[in-house]
Amino acid sequence: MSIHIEANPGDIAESILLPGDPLRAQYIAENFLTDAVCYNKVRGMYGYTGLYKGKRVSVQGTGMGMPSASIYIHELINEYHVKRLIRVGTCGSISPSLHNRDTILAMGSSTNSGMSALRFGPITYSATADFELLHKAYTQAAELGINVVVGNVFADDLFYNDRLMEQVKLLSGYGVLAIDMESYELFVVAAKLGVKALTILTVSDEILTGAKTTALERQTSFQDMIRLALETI
Ligand SMILES: O=P(O)(O)O[C@H]1O[C@H](CO)[C@@H](O)[C@H]1O
Ligand SMILES: O=c1cc[nH]c(=O)[nH]1
Repeated sequence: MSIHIEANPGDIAESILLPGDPLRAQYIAENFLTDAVCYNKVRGMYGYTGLYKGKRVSVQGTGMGMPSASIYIHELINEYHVKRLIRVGTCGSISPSLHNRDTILAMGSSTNSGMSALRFGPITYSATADFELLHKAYTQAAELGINVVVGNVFADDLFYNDRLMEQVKLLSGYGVLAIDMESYELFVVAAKLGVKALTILTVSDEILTGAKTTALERQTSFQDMIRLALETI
């Protein structure tokens, strides 16, 4: 048992999917895994372990934003010895060619988070995905007939950001595809603790046009991303 996860040693698989939304964790367990057992309900941040095509996989909600995600990622790796982590999240696209429900493989992530300065001081650390997981996801996507776009994303500390459009203009000019709120911290902690991590995102809203998906769609309808993450891990 760790501070925020009530699982016993061995309850959590070495491979794990990480949605921000704990109800997406429940949805994945109920709809994609067999023999799924809930190992965590602390703070309503559901975690499950089950089988996908006969292999043990877990799925754990991480909450919204990097301070919350960081806690779960640290405890999963340090206390439960998780080795492969794939975030399955939603994002706002900032590239005009990316539309709602498109799938992104985050090759790298940038951030405006104060957490970066806390760790690295004046250094700008480039947070990247594990190449093996990225390569596997890319080839699996082709096999599954899922279109993916690979590139840099941006992890924002502020969902309601006064400087959003200014930031979008700047970042899209440098090829950044989309904004989420956890990808950077996942890559940093995985690098620090020597494990493999990838972020797969589905576009839930187009920041440039204002087009949005509904909360129910966000919770349940991102089948391509989930299937791709499970086949990869
Ligand atoms: O859908 P999830 O995985 O929560 O991801 C995105 O959605 C939340 C904001 O609505 C943030 O956590 C952001 O990163
Ligand atoms: O972090 C996020 C997630 C979805 N949409 C956004 O605009 N930001």
